[in-house]
Amino acid sequence: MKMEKIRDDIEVPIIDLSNRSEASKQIIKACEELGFFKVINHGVPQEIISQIEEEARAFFSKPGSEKMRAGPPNPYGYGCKNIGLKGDVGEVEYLLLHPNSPFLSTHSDHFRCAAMGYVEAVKKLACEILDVMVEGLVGPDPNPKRSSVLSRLIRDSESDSILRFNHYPPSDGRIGFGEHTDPQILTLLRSNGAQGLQISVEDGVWVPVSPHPHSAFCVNVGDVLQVMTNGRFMSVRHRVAVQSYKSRMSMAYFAAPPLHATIGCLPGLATAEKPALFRSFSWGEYKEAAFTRRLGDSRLNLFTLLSQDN
Ligand SMILES: O=C(O)CCC(=O)C(=O)O
Ligand SMILES: [Fe+2]
Repeated sequence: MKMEKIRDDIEVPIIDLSNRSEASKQIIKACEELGFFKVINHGVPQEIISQIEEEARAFFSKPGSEKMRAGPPNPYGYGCKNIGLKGDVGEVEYLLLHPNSPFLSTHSDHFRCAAMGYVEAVKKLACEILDVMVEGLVGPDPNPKRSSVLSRLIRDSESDSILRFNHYPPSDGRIGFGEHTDPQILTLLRSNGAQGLQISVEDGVWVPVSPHPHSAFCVNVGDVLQVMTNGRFMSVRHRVAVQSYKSRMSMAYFAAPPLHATIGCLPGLATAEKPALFRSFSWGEYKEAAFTRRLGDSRLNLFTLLSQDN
């Protein structure tokens, strides 16, 4: 078995979004160094978060047979233990929903209402963070076409974003969700007070991400953002280790482009000194590569330009 080390001397930075220019610098630094950060003063009302958390908790506490009727998750619905189609398993049950209609026919009006309010708020937050990132990367730009180059992909009515609820019942030190990177642009994650999320700062070395402060969202860079920043931002491997005494519930909003969108380096980020690291591709092509492989497989290297290997 591979030796593992836990490092609890590294903290994921907590960034206050109410100070935009400071936040912009801190976000860039965090994305370059860790690929993860937390945001506070993010503008998503606590009421909206509490309502959907309550509905999700109620859903997961239903009898298994009832939840099974909301599955299988292809592409949307309830799943249990099996993650993806390639044989990955975890100590997790989950619900995958489309943000344009984040509910299933079996869900109550309360669930529908709460999920719609939540998606609207996190989508707005994701767009704001992406705009702040662009400002930090290439400077303020009065041309909205350029300053919203990332957020436009999310606002597009055909955006392929996903809302995912994860529930990890207590279990002794087992891995709830195996190590992986998120393929999309950006992930906004909320969790209850249970520990469990860990990020890999180097092979076999894991940094626990505390669920504090409770008001925060945890944000991480996805593979597509690594490509669009020409490797400046890192899409970092992470996993969930389940605790023995407390169940964990998380809600992840994966902000993604439309399937047909062309993904490539942002203008100005590939230079003579640092040429483009990856070839362009469509999100549909990348998604296919991600979902036809195992959870922990790397896929970005399939899109690396060969000249980089020389
Ligand atoms: O449940 C969590 O905290 C993280 C889950 C995760 O990494 C994912 O759904 O991609
Ligand atoms: Fe993830």
